[in-house]
Amino acid sequence: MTDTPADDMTTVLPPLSRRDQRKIMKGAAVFPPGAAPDALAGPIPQASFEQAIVQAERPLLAELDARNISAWFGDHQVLDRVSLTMPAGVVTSLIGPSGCGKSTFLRILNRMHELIPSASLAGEVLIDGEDIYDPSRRLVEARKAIGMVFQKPNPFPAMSIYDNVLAGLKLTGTKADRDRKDHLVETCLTKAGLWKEVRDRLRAPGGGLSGGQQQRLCIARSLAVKPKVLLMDEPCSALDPTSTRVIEETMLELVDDVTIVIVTHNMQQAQRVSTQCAFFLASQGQPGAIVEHGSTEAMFSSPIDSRTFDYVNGVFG
Ligand SMILES: Nc1ncnc2c1ncn2[C@@H]1O[C@H](COP(=O)(O)OP(=O)(O)OP(=O)(O)O)[C@@H](O)[C@H]1O
Repeated sequence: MTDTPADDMTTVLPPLSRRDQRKIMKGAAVFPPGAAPDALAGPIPQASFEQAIVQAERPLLAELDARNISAWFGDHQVLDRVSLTMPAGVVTSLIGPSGCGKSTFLRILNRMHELIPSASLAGEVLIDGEDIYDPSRRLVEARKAIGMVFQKPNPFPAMSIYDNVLAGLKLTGTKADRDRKDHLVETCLTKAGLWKEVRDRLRAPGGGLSGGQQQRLCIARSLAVKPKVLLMDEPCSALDPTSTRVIEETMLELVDDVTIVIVTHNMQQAQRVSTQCAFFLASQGQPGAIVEHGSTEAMFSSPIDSRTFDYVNGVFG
């Protein structure tokens, strides 16, 4: 049990001023890499490639607002009324010891939690004020607007680099001529920081890339579907320091285009990439909650809660 009264365990991160937010949003949508088409409920809307290109060029700013999120696996409650605003156009990092519910919270943000048979949840997730759990909203819309990159890179290994980038579009049934496909592949690989390394071997299989390159390929695949938000669950934990650095640089480039939420166990990484930070903790078998949140700089230099201080200084966890 945390020392904090239950009512205070829900936290709301005040939105950044517009001046503090990144201004340029150009686009992208995501399919969670690896999500099978049959994991998506309902028919997938058809969109013209022209629409996709226009949308990809259009600035987008999306704020994600989680309100009173509780989560269970069966009767085991793992999150208790977690609220967090993830402002548009910045990186928010989620930190905390293993098992405190960070990944569960992340999966709730794009409706992947409900794919687990025993899983249930309460609360709301608003993207630009609209609840992704509203029964009138389609699951596929949330998945397209809020993409995910996983801990382990998961490109389609036998599929070419070129086709990997376009895999999400194929799932949506979007048609395009060759020139436009070429343009999108180059745009997404460039945004993901991979273009220069693969432009001469786009027909080679995605599985032939290094781990770091595969992760950037997965990011490019996500971007091709034009997400407003990109969720990243320990995206560098399987990578060497050099690849990690490249992915971090990619994140900092991408945040001009897409709101990013990252789960990380790497405190240096949280400080390098994120503007906002939230510290999760599940004390003594209790469900996870946010102990403290705020600017990353303040969380690491002058945390308010002693448990945050201990965690960011490696005393536990
Ligand atoms: N599919 C599942 N079925 C049952 N319980 C689960 C499942 N996934 C997670 N849990 C439980 O939910 C709690 C939170 O797990 P979660 O993976 O969200 O924590 P985490 O903070 O992301 O941990 P880590 O940092 O180790 O990835 C844990 O007690 C975990 O055992």
